[in-house]
Amino acid sequence: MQKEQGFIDRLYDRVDALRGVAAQQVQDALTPVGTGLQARHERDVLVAERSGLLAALNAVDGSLCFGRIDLSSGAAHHIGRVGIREDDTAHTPLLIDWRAPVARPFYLATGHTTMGLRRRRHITTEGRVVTELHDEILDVGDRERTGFEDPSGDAVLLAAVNSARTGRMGDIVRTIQAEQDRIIRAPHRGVLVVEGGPGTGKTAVALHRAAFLLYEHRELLAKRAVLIVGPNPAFLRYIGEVLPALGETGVLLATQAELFPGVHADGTDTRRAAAVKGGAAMAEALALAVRDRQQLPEPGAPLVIAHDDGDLVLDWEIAYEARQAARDTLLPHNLARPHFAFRIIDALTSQLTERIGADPHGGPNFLGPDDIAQLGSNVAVSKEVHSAVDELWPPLTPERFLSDYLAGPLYVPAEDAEAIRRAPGEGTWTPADVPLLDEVAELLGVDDSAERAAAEAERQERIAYAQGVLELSRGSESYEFEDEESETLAAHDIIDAERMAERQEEADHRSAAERAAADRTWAFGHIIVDEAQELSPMAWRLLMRRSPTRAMTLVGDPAQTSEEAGVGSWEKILEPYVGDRFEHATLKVNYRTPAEIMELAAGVVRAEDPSFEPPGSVRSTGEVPWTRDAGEDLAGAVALAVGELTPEEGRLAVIAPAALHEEIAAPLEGVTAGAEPDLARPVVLLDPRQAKGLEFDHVLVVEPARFGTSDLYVALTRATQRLGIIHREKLPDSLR
Ligand SMILES: Nc1ncnc2c1ncn2[C@@H]1O[C@H](COP(=O)(O)OP(=O)(O)OP(=O)(O)O)[C@@H](O)[C@H]1O
Repeated sequence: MQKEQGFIDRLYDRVDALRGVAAQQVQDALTPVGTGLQARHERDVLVAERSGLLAALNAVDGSLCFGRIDLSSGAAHHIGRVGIREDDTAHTPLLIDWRAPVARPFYLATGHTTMGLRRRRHITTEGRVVTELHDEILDVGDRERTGFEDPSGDAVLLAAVNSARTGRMGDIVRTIQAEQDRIIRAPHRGVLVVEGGPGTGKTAVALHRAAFLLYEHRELLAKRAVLIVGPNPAFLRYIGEVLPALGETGVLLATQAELFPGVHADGTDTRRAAAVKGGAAMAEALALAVRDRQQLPEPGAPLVIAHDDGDLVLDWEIAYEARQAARDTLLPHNLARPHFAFRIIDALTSQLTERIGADPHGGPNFLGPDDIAQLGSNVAVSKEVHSAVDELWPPLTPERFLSDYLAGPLYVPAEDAEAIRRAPGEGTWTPADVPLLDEVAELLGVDDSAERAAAEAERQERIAYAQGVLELSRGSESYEFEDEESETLAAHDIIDAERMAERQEEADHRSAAERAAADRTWAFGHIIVDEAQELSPMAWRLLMRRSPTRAMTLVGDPAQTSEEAGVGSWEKILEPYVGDRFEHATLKVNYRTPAEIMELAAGVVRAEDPSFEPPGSVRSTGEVPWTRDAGEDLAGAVALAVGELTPEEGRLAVIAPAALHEEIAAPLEGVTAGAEPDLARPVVLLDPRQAKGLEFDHVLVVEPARFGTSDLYVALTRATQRLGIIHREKLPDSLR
């Protein structure tokens, strides 16, 4: 123990020194010296790097080193959350990053396959003090004993799974299991599906995989960012501290609702509406609706456009041909629009040319090319012509289009249309609208030619200004430096007008994750989807657009799919995007739910699917789940049970249908509930959907008869210790 303490002391001395150096470097770099573009860029990179290092060192301070491996060769390595090197010329490793290949035997070696290890040691620290050591002897021939042997080899794991919950997910870096390690370190390219029952560590594995990928492909992923998609904001907050604790911050965590920049989708749909909006048929319906906005005048009822050179007649034929030509470009609506406008202007100009220059005797047209060009430009700048074009082929924004669409013809079967119809201006955007907005944005495209032209004009203006400044400095040169042999460089010696103009532009200091969050068309370096079974076909279309390289990790459990959600099998989800080219891994051990609770929960699914096989629990607690009839006073019975169950340390969740929340919450003091409950509070009231992905020491499930099968399965599998069930209505058969 003393020896390990000596090592830990030495480690922290080094960390403190590194911290000091990094802080000084940031300080120095922020003091302006050079002003050149290059110098500024280098400074920004240095500040970002050192600040990142500082943040990482601060974040991992708690339990920086947690393991040690002793090799049969005599070498030994300490393993920790980040890598630290000695201050010597060889930069000798002092602490090995858990993600480095050298650290891998710490997670994988067994007595059977020792991977060259003699001993694996788990080091437990509190702050900077070593409190416990647990050794596993892997080489049976090794006679050396330390006095810290843990014959079962799982004391540290069991302590972790039994520890009181805090309302925030912790990392599992000390106790990653072999089946999890293989998933965490799987290659970055391609689609990897990770399936597993409740509590098998899917979320934990997904987050550690993000940390691993950021380590392994630092350069690529720092540029392209990693996106982690989770089911709801409470879940994202629950997992939000895991990556920072592993020293990684360059990740964007988002729910589906947040994936259309500029739109705040906090409305709610009925389950039926969400299901319709998520259905694959919406892609076709929206495409039809967009085409429907490309109109023609009625045959025989042309648009007559007042014009200085004589009225213009925009009839069905002209519009039809123009529309055909524009559609033939296969460009999105807004980008095809200039083609439509061009054809219309061309046809109307020909109409004028015919009318004005026609030779009544049938000879060639009197007008020369210059006259025709003049007529053409008059038509092209005519406001009236442009409003006619707008009427037939309007410029559209996704938001405007979708709100019109939801009010108008929906191109889906009547019953579905009724479920999603919404009067214009009524309601707010919902999470299920987000993939629709994204789909529409693709169909419409952004005609940013005007903005690009404006940006270019601004750039030219800056160049002209810079040119002026340089001229002035040249002019003054002869005066100022006339008689002097000066070493001083004039501005124009080192810089030309264009570079000087660039320097005036503000550099973009945002991280890749921040830029990605603001850019609908961002292509992420890797996308991780948690609770992936929940995503609708339309949401998959959105995500696949954000991942052109298809580097994705999809994590989910089909048995936990909400009734109205999901696509079915992974094959069906992925077929349109990658065919059958995806890897599939399964996690089989449940680290959360004790065997007693799991048995009860599995019975609920088995009632529907007798072949259902739940994951095996890593432990049993002897605590059998109980059920209690509340009689008339449901709220009173819940309050009583909450009093009995609330742990001294740790958290309790009451999981009840939303319709009962008001009644239940009334007598509960200090309970947290609502759309975004504070999970760090001792007692949390949730509906089953909110409970998805979360866990608590104890759980009280209320009125289970009102839950669907999968919601009930989710609710029953949230506890790490004890489960109680309270009911006023009849219990479902599967729980009796
Ligand atoms: N190797 C491990 N060591 C210690 N704890 C672990 C390990 N793997 C998983 N756990 C713990 O088990 C619990 C469940 O993990 P997690 O939430 O990742 O499971 P899940 O498969 O996503 O569950 P669900 O599908 O029910 O949401 C967490 O508390 C996690 O920290």
